[in-house]
Amino acid sequence: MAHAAHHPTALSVNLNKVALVRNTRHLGIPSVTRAATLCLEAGARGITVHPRPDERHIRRHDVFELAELMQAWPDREYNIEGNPFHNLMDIAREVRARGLPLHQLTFVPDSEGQFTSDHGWSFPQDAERLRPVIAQAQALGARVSLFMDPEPVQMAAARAVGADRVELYTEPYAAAWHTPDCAHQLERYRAAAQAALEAGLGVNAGHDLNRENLTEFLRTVPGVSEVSIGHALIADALELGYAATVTDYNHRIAEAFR
Ligand SMILES: CC(=O)[C@@H](O)[C@H](O)COP(=O)(O)O
Ligand SMILES: NCC(=O)COP(=O)(O)O
Repeated sequence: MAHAAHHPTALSVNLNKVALVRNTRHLGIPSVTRAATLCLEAGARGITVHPRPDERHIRRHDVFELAELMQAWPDREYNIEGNPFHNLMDIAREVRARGLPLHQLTFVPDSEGQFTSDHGWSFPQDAERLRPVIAQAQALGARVSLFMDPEPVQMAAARAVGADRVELYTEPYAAAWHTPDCAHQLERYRAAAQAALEAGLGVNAGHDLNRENLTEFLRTVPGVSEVSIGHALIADALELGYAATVTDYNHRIAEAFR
């Protein structure tokens, strides 16, 4: 079996955009499961999908097919993202009812038709409705990560409702890359991650990370356990192929820790 790249931050490849292209014909190509296999063989530590209610890309059957595939990769992780008040928990319960692996659920407060994810949960407003569904997800055996804006003051509240991790929404950093605002944004994420770690949370990160902005982020922001990357990585794979792309992203991660 191919070995996962081992450095402090795991690379989880989000396959939404493979499914998006696949859905434009009734031919089943590009294959989502083949993309997962090639990424895992190249050293990706996990696979992420976001089965949105409108099934614009990842469809319900993709989730179960990937879960079946992940059985052959016991040292890798499967992360399913979504809004727990829409379709996510029903999908998670079905994955577990089939006895299939599910390592992490990432709760994202997206509306059903939202263009893309663009904000995190808010406390105290979301606390009471999140608490029970976090417990339900953990009872399924999944780690729960809350998609959050990089606000240090929100981290203790995320922990208080039972979350295991937060995923820092990184679009504002990505948008500031190579602008005068970049240092300020990096400091926001550094402080938010520090606050999360001090609250007893694990730290994930994602959204618009790419080959150029990844290393600096991981050099600056402490304790990032996982980055989930999809859009830019799949765009790169259209040029370089999955294996070379995953290898390159893992090199960029490793560079942050040299
Ligand atoms: C939560 C997040 O930032 C992404 O993982 C999300 O999956 C992106 O969704 P689209 O691929 O539909 O833009
Ligand atoms: N949680 C972020 C993710 O899975 C992928 O986001 P993006 O790289 O497609 O922006």
